[in-house]
Amino acid sequence: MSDKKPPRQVRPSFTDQEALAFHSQGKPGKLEVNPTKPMATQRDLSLAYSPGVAVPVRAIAENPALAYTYTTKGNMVAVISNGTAILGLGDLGALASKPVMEGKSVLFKRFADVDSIDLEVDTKDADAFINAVRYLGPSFGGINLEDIKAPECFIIEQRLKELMDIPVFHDDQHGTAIIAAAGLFNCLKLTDRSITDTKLVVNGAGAAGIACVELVKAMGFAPDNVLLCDTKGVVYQGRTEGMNQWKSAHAAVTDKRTLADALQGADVFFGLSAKGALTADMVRSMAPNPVIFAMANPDPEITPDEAHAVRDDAIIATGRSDYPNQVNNVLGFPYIFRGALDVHATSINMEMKVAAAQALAELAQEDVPDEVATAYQGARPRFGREYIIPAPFDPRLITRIPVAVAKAAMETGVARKPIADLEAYRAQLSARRDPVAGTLARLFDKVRRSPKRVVFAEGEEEAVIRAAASFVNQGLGTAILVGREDRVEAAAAFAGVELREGMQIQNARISPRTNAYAQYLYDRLQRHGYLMRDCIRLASVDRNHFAACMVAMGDADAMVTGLTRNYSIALEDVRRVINDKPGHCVIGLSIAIARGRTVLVADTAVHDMPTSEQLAAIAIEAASVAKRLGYEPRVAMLAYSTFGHPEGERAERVRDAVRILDKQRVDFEYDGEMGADVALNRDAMALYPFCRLSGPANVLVMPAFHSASISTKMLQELGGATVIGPMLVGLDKPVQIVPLAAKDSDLVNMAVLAAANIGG
Ligand SMILES: NC(=O)C1=CN([C@@H]2O[C@H](COP(=O)(O)OP(=O)(O)OC[C@H]3O[C@@H](n4cnc5c(N)ncnc54)[C@H](OP(=O)(O)O)[C@@H]3O)[C@@H](O)[C@H]2O)C=CC1
Ligand SMILES: CC(=O)C(=O)O
Ligand SMILES: [Mg+2]
Repeated sequence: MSDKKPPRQVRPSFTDQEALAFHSQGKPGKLEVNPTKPMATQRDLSLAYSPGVAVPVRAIAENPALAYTYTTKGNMVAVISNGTAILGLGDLGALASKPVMEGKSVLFKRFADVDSIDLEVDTKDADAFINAVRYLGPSFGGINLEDIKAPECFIIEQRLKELMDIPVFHDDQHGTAIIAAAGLFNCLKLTDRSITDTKLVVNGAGAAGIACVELVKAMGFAPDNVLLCDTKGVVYQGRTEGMNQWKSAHAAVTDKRTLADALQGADVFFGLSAKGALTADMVRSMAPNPVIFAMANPDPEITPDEAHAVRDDAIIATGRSDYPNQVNNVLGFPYIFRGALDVHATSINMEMKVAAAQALAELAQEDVPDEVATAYQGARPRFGREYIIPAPFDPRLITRIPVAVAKAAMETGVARKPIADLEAYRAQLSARRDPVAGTLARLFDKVRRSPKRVVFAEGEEEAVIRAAASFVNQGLGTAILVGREDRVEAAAAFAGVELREGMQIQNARISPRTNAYAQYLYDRLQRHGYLMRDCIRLASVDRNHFAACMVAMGDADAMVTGLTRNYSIALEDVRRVINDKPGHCVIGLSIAIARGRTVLVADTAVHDMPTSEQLAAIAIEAASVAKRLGYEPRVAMLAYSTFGHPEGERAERVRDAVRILDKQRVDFEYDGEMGADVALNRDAMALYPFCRLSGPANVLVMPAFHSASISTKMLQELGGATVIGPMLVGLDKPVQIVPLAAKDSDLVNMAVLAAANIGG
């Protein structure tokens, strides 16, 4: 134990303004509804709506199980709240809970491909709430209750479970309990404790606290070793103040009255209460190797830094993502519902919860594959004090938890559609995972672990200043803003951004490095028509040249530009200063994400009319970045024609590129030439059984710049795709160029791609 370490200051990784802008940008909120069937022709309409729709209507009326076949029911979960316990913020009402509920819906989709809609029910009356929800069963495959305070949440959940034939799951109770139990059992193992003598104190006798107590007791904790506390202190037998039947069920025979009393010599603390509820003195009084889960959100009962300052033998977890050991129900609800939905479960029972907790605990004990290694802070995580539970972006969660839950559902008779082949099910689950979100998160983590100096060439622009501030606030490194001090300061003031530590201004006109940069440029450009005075002008006046020189000469690690100058001009500026990587081909690669599917598109920036050799080189560069991003590349060499039809000069060039790849014996899947429909649509590809791609392509090599640029922009504008990039690949130093209309968040993403050197 030590009293010496001062608590580190926790820096928020974003400002309030950024959080508001995130939610208001583009379409307000975080969700939208998209049709999954074509609605283009009269025939489509008559099938989708009257009269065609009458056919499934009759079929479902005759056999209700067919609702899972003909409607969205089987993959649709409602996230329902009345806003009476929003995170740890308290009762702020149904409407104010909507951002959290939309967030939960988005997490369902992102992590487990479950479609979800949020419903905010504006009543605090349990009966009224039950009545509002009980009749919604036909619409959904499951009901996820969220942020409803105790004790009403117990009545509501119990009653809805009785009334409805689909899973009703109060996430704050069971989701939290499952994750906390998984983490706890791993901590017992790490600290060599036995389940029967470990003393647990749970602070917070609400939804989450009571459910945690119930689950750990069901899993083997001795009731006498569990003390529950709330705002009135210990819940003891005979207490009358602030009691209810759910607290009474766990009232202990004890003479301890306060949380401080309860924690004397306790092994484990679970905080499901409020910010700051655990003091340093209380932590000091706990048993050796104390386990502290401070799970209140958004601010924990005690920060890990504060707890470690008094006890360096403690294992600490919080509900937050910015510390190791995030014990948060996000690790559970998407996957638990995935498993329950896939067997058409009627409920989520105790066995399914225990199975989920065990699967989660076991996953943390396993060796982490390379693919996952970078998802964690620090070096490759190994089961231990700083890694008691997998991180939310762990791609193995989607294949493990649902299988465990579905299996338990089948074994306990609540599965209406049992799965015969669980291995095949596991394979299907992995296809639901899209690596991009995880990859971006991993890249952010990678940079956070090894922060970089990124030079933002257009430092006088408001969006750039906001991005630079966000980059620094997120602990990603130092942001160097190129610009005149007075202009940068004025733009920062206008943007409401404080130029804080970690943000530096470099004025090219007066920088002591400008002469060295001019000399560097002169050495490179003297035989390309540039005089020394031209180079002095480039270095002292042109922000792209100055910033690129900083990177070339080691004064910065990476560069971002592009907001004020066309892509091709910015690229020319940069290539005047920085070489291509030897043996590589400089290309632009865009990541297009649409309808949960991601494709990489190349070359979206550099080669106007690539030759066959260049197309082959583009394919090789794109495939190697795809691998770095976590994909097994399946490269389609696109054209207007498919395997020889129709004939034409451009298609012939693409065919030649495929022959070149054949000769080079590259180590990834590729084929072509083919149309985009054949590349992306399994049925269209099936017409060509000789096609060497094992599934729809995830890397599209376009025949020329125009088709690459036009198709990605159309995807973005008409298809609602999110397009990241073009990402510059193949330069000797990391530089990224954003499109002219980039927002601050695009700039931060590109700064991270540059800092992580993903294009190198
Ligand atoms: N990490 C995670 O995944 C999750 C974390 N949580 C967090 O747990 C907390 C509680 O949520 P939930 O159970 O849904 O809310 P509830 O409103 O149902 O329960 C809150 C409980 O906390 C108690 N409490 C509040 N302040 C204190 C305090 N200072 N000291 C002791 N007890 C206190 C209340 O006591 P009383 O009964 O006397 O009023 C009540 O028992 C929130 O901070 C929430 O963010 C919740 C779910 C998931
Ligand atoms: C994480 C969560 O659900 C909560 O804090 O309420
Ligand atoms: Mg919650």
